Amino acid sequence: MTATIDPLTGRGRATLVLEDGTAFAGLAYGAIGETFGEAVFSTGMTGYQETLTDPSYHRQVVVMTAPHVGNTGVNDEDPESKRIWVSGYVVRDPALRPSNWRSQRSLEDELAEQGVVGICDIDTRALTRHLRESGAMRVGIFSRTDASADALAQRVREQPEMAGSELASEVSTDEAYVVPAQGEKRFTVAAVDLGIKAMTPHRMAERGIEVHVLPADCTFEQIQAVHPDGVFFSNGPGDPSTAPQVTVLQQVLEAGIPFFGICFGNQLLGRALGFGTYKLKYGHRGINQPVLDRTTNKVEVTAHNHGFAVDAPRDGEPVQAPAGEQFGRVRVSHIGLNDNVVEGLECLDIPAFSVQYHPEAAAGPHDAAYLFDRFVELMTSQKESN
Ligand SMILES: NC(=O)CC[C@H](N)C(=O)O
Repeated sequence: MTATIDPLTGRGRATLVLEDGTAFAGLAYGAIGETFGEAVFSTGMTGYQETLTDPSYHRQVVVMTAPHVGNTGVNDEDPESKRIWVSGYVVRDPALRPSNWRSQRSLEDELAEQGVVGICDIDTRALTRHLRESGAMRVGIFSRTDASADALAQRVREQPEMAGSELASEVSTDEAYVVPAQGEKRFTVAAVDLGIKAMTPHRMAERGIEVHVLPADCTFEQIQAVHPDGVFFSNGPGDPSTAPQVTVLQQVLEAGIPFFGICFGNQLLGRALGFGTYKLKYGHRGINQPVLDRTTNKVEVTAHNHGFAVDAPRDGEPVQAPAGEQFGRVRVSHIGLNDNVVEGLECLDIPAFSVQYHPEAAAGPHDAAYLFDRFVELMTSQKESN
């Protein structure tokens, strides 16, 4: 019988168990207790604060491939939302103390304070390789348990799967709010919050856009009431095939209002146009994913966080939108160069486009920030033609 406290670190023992029964022994990190979610890995070496507070990670347990996490502590400036959303956090080697001029407290204290159960001191590379081979799957982290791995795996298998989960309504704002334009106001945008990250309205505000952030269950009439020059659908957690917002988006497209979508918003544009979405084996999460923009033929390095993707013709040739003639032709405008996954859609006959990745990316890279300028151009030309 091993001691329940590790004598070197003073940490309690903890166990990570995957739904296929694979178990990793580690040490407690963050809050003590147990948690469940979908195990996914992120290859980002910086920006853990932005990752943790991204609402798209709701109900996911994030495994960090970067071996040393917490070095720069936590500050009040970088969060993408008001709280940590990951349901569990897996690191190899937590920093003993933060060291950064912007740090206000330690990452571990923040995790503990927000009740986020984590585990450290496990071989995160072995775990990541397992997820790459077997696919993302449900996981549990348990500190202070005497139960057998088999019994714990059984409890993991009783949890809901990510496929089929509607989660945007759980993370969206309850009340509408406005992010004012910086400098002179040029446009009004209605941004539907499916799990929006703070940096997204910020990137729009920098371009003179007044952003009206609306709850996920808003109606087309509520969008119209804002008198928007453009409509935006944000990133968000869950399976896009369960999202009820597709009908509202179709109304936006039929009204000819310029539309821009990011991540979940891209998947919903795909579905509104009549394409399917499917679950990737283990998804894309990190900040160095190469994407080809077919409009300019430039390759950009981009931030990703998605487990699902749009199923549309990948050769870049325009096709008629399967949902109906009123949506005109559409083409896959951006393609992932690691695995040929659809990373962007562009409508050719109505003013709408979207990307599967994160042009607002904080902590960077910023190669894709031009997409906010494309949204501005789309709204400008629509205004001029009216
Ligand atoms: N960041 C996001 O918007 C993610 C979208 C969706 N939940 C996915 O996993 O693919």
